[in-house]
Amino acid sequence: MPASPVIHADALVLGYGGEPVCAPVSFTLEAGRALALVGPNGSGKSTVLRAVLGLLEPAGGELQVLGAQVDERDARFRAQVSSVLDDDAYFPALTVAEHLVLTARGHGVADAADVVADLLDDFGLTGHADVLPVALSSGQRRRLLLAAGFARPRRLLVLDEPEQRLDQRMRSALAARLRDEADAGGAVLLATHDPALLEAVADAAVLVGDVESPVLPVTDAARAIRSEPTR
Ligand SMILES: Nc1ncnc2c1ncn2[C@@H]1O[C@H](COP(=O)(O)OP(=O)(O)OP(=O)(O)O)[C@@H](O)[C@H]1O
Repeated sequence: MPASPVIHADALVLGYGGEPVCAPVSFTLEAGRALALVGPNGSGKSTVLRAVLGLLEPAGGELQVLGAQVDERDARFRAQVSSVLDDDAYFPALTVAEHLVLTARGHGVADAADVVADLLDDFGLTGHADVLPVALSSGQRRRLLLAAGFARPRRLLVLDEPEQRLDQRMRSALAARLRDEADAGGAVLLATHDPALLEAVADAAVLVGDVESPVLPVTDAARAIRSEPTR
């Protein structure tokens, strides 16, 4: 029997206070694949991610994550789904290294010290390991959140505009890491406004917006981003 997809969304209706924010959304994400959500500001990308993470109840349609209805309170769900949202979620009194160690140990990583040392290096944070979040730049804080997303085991990685506030070099390094994640059998779902990141990472894309989109080739989605109105 074939394995069930990591995410199956069929005619998903999403909104706030009974008002849908976008046309119904349908896609399937298999292990070993990366899918991007694209669309202009306010089109509903983060809202789709919230539903996948169990932070928003769909108003209609079908949504299965890891073969079951989403329940973010379920320990099995939380153990397998890592997310990096645009929410600046830090403990103000923990250093950079302490954040990463807490995340790794909290998810049962045996060699947490080694994993954290590698992540500090990869994300250019080694020199800031003992610094509190308040003393980081906005890009360094973003690097910390991203590193935390990789500090723990996962089958599904969900990222909301991970390119934000990163310099070009870190964007390229992140793109390579996300592609490696999928090539190693993980599943990646990301919302992005960056056509270069999209092309480097994703196997396919969904255009979220007023009109229901099929799953698109990445080249079509990159063209859609590049033709978004500038204001
Ligand atoms: N908590 C909320 N309550 C009510 N409306 C909301 C809420 N969060 C978002 N919205 C609305 O839902 C719509 C979609 O927002 P969403 O954040 O999903 O867009 P997005 O595509 O991620 O945008 P961006 O590219 O700017 O991040 C917007 O019109 C927004 O104002």
